[in-house]
Amino acid sequence: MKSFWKLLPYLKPYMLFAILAPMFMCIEVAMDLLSPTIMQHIIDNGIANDDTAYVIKLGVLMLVTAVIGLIGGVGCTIYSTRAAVNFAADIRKDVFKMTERFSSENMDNIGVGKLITIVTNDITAVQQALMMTLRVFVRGPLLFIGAVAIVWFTARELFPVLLVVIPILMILIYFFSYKTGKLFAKVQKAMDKVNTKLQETFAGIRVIKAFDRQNFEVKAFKHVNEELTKRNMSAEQLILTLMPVMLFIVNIGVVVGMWMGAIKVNEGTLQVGVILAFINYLTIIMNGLVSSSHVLMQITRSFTSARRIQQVLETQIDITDPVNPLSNNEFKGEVEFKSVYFSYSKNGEYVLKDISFHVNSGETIGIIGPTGSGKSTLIKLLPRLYDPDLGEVMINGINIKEYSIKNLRDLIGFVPQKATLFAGSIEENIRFGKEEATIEDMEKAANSAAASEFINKVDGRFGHELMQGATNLSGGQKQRLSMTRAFIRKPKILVLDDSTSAIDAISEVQVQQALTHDLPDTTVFIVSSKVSSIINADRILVMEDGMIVASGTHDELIENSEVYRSIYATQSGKGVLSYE
Ligand SMILES: Nc1ncnc2c1ncn2[C@@H]1O[C@H](COP(=O)(O)OP(=O)(O)OP(=O)(O)O)[C@@H](O)[C@H]1O
Repeated sequence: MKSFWKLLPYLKPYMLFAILAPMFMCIEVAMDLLSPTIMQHIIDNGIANDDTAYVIKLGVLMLVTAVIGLIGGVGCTIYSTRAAVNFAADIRKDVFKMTERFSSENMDNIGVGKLITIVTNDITAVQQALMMTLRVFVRGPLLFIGAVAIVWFTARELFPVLLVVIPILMILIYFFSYKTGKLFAKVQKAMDKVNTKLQETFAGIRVIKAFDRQNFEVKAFKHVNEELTKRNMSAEQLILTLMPVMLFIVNIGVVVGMWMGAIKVNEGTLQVGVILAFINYLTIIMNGLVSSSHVLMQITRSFTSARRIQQVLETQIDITDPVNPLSNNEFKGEVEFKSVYFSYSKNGEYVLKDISFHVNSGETIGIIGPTGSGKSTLIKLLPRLYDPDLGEVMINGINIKEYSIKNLRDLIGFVPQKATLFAGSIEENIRFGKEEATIEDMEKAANSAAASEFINKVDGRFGHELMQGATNLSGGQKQRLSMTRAFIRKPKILVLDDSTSAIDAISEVQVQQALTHDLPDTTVFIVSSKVSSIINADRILVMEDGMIVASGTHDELIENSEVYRSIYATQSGKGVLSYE
């Protein structure tokens, strides 16, 4: 509930709409409440006395009431929709903005599937709750209070019926609202699982096909979908059972009311029109309570959604700018790791242990080691995708936490293991690295990344459109473009995370030569599982089990490192080399 209140400031810009909507609704309610009384007068004073002129006069009045009620209803719909839809759009915008600020750890913690459910389902649930609150929450209680008051003043003889029926209806509503609130929390969780599965399947559709795992995936999806269906079914069934149960209670009330009324009519203390009006008001009371209960249920349901939205909006961003960031424009690429420890789960095993090394500006460092040894994790600490648990990462002798994140990341060209490109032209993708790049800059960077050849071949060259996920490029072309995007920044530090795995040996040499020639002052980190990619590095760090177990040039490592020797031997097809 607190989470829902916390979202209400988003309504502030649309306050006028939020005030006008219930005001229009009041007009509709007043007209609805007037109708049965007018009808009662038509029956008891007009029809009973054969007074046609009176009947026509009140008939016209009823018509006017209906038209005014209609205006009230339409006005309320227009303004409540405007308020709720804009309210939701602003929340969606902020949730999206927040996710853009998320650190990798924040993202890992919440999960993409849940985020998608939040942006789609949860925000819509909150929007619905607000819309219903503005429309029905006013209508329900007003109809209820108005009808009870009118029965008190005009049909007091039948009032005891209300004293029994209303508490029973209220208990029912409370019970159903409580139960559905719990069930809808389970629906949201099941929805997260469906979204996570969908997202994973769509992203990996090619792998699924290549391994002929469609049937397996269909079964896995069926499982999560069935769970969602089951949960939805229980929740919806419970909501829909409420109405017939309440109608049953009201009908008993109507029968008792008619029976009591008939006795009073026989005694001559009550007119027939009053009984008819009472039945109408009883239905109005029930409708008022049912609509209020629906809003209550929607609101209860939206509390879970609001909590999840708040979870995103209030996420503690764990990688933030320092209070007084250093403004250093004279960056060089000197890097030092000082006794760095890091673990993904904060109380789990360290993935990096006691990492210490120093790199001079302009040096090329190769990082090699068995799979899972922590190579990618190590270089992810440089642009602060993650922060170390212990120790320090320094650039130019200063802890990188003291630079503004923008300043720091502007320094670094990062080519990730998996080339991530966006739908749009090749040019737009390269400009991602440097907004103000000229065509000459792009041509030069593409040349260095051995991407010119394929760019010159495709339709429209730099204007060539990439599909979502760049599925119309080969793996090697994606990697070349991803490198072009990093090279164009002329970064002080360049990180290549296994980014030449899909590139042929000749092109790889071409890229390495271009790096030396075009970016002579840049410090380059090359993470690779291939010795050929790092063999010419000034220094190679050999990693095993999260630690640097050796470092040196290729020749030194062949001499001194058992691990490096065995990697080299496996790749040169000579088995385990012995240098003794
Ligand atoms: N986001 C993550 N959350 C939790 N654990 C992770 C995450 N990323 C990596 N790991 C774990 O950290 C360890 C080191 O992973 P890392 O990707 O750094 O290895 P690597 O040496 O680059 O491997 P590879 O050569 O296969 O790319 C592995 O055990 C891996 O399972």
